[in-house]
Amino acid sequence: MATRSKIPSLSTIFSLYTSLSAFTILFKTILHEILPLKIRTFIVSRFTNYFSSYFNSDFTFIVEEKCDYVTNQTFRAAEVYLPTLLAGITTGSLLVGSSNLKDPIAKPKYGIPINAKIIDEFEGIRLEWTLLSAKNESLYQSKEKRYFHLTCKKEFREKIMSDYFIYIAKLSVKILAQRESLKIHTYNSEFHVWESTIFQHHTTFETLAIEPELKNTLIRDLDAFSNGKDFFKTVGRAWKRGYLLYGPPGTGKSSLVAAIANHMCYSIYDLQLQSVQDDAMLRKILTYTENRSILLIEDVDCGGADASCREENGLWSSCVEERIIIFTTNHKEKLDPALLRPGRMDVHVLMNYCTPYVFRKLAALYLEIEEHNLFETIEKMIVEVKATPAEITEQLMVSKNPDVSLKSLVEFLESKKKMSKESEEGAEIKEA
Ligand SMILES: Nc1ncnc2c1ncn2[C@@H]1O[C@H](COP(=O)(O)OP(=O)(O)OP(=O)(O)O)[C@@H](O)[C@H]1O
Repeated sequence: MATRSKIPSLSTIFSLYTSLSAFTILFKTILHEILPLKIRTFIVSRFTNYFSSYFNSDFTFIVEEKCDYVTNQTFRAAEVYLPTLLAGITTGSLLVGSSNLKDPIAKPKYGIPINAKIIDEFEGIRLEWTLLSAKNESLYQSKEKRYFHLTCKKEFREKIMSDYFIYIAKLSVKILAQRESLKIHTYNSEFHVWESTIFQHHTTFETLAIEPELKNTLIRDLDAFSNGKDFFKTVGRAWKRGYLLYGPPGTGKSSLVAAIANHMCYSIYDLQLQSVQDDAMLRKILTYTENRSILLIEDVDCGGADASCREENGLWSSCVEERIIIFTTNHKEKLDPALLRPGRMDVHVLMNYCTPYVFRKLAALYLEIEEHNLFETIEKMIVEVKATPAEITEQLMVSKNPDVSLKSLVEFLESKKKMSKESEEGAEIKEA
C-alpha cells in the first residue's frame, strides 16, 4: 500500500508535463528574445563541448609530418613501423608496391593507405592509427600535408606518451637498418627541397679494389662509429664522423662513398656547395636531412671551401645525430687549410693510382681469374705507369676473354708509358 501511494496519478503526470512544456516554451522564447544570437551560439557550443568530452572516453594524438620545421621523428617512426601491422588488416583493399630495384621479383611491401584504420595493441591497450591528408593551398603552391591520428582510451594517454612512442621509435630504427633499398637525395636549390630517388650503386667493400689495410681500417672505423653512441656522449662530442677522400679522378672516391653507404645502410644527401648562398640557407638545408645518413659534398675544392668550413664549425651538430660527412676532392692542395686542421675531418683517405694488388683484385672481379701469364708483365708496368683503377677496368671490360682484355691492357699501359716519357722529354727540352 505504501509503495502504491508514492506512484503519481496520471492526472498529476499530465499537469506536470503541461507545466514543464509551458516552461520550456517560455524559456526558449526568453532565450530567443532577450539573448543575442552570438551569446546563444556560445552557450550552446559550451554545453555541447562539455557533454561530448564528458561522455567520450577517447583521446587522440595528432602526429604531423613536420615538427619545428624538421621531419617529425614520431611521424617517421610511425611511417616505418605501421606497414608491419598491415598484413592482418581487415579492409577490403590494401596499398602494395616494391621499390627494390635490385630484385624485380621481390615480394611487394604494404604501404599505409590514407583514411584506413590500423589497429595496434601495446601492453593490452588498443590503439587506432589513421593516416590523413589535407591540401594546404597557398598563393604560390599547393602542398599536401599528411598527419596521423592515434586514438586510445583517455586513461592510457600518459602510458602511450611515455612508453609507446619510444617503443615504435626503437623498432623503426631496427627496421630501417634492415631495409633493402637506400635513397640518394639531391638538393634542388630552385624549389628549396631535397629530391629523392633509390640509390642503386652496388659497390660494397667486397667489390671495391683497395689495399686490404685501408679496407680493414675503414671498416673498423665505421663500425666503431656506428657502435659509439655512448662514447660520443661521454666525451661530449656530436655523434658524427668526417671523411675526406682525395686523389686523382677515377681512383674510386665515389665508389668508396657507395661502399660506405651500403655498409652502414645509410642514405646519401648529395649537396653541391655552390648552390648554398649563406649560413642561414645551409642551416635550413641541413635541418631537413635525417639522421643515420651521409652528407656528401663532392669536389669541395670547386669554389665552396668557405661554406664547407662554415659547416664544419658545428652549426648543424646540435640538431642531428649519427651522421657521416664525406668531402671528396681531386686537389687536396687547393683546400682551405682550416678544413685540414686536426679535429676537422676525422679521417683523410688517399685514393691513389692502381697498385699490383688492386689490379689483381680488379682482374678477379671483372674476369674471374686469379692467375694469367700476362699478370707479371702488367704488375711491373703498373708500378712504373700511373694508371687509375677506372682506366684499368675499362680495358678489362674489352672482352670476357681474359687473353683479349689483358692484351688490350698491356697495349694501353705501353702507350701510356710512351706518352709520359715523351712529355717528360718535352719538359726537359723546355727547361734547357
Ligand atoms: N678502387 C676501385 N675499385 C673498383 N672499381 C673502381 C675503383 N676505382 C674506380 N673504379 C671504377 O671506375 C669507375 C669510376 O670511379 P669513381 O667514379 O669511383 O672514381 P672517382 O675517384 O670518384 O672519380 P672522380 O674524381 O672523377 O669523381 C667506377 O664506376 C668503377 O667502375
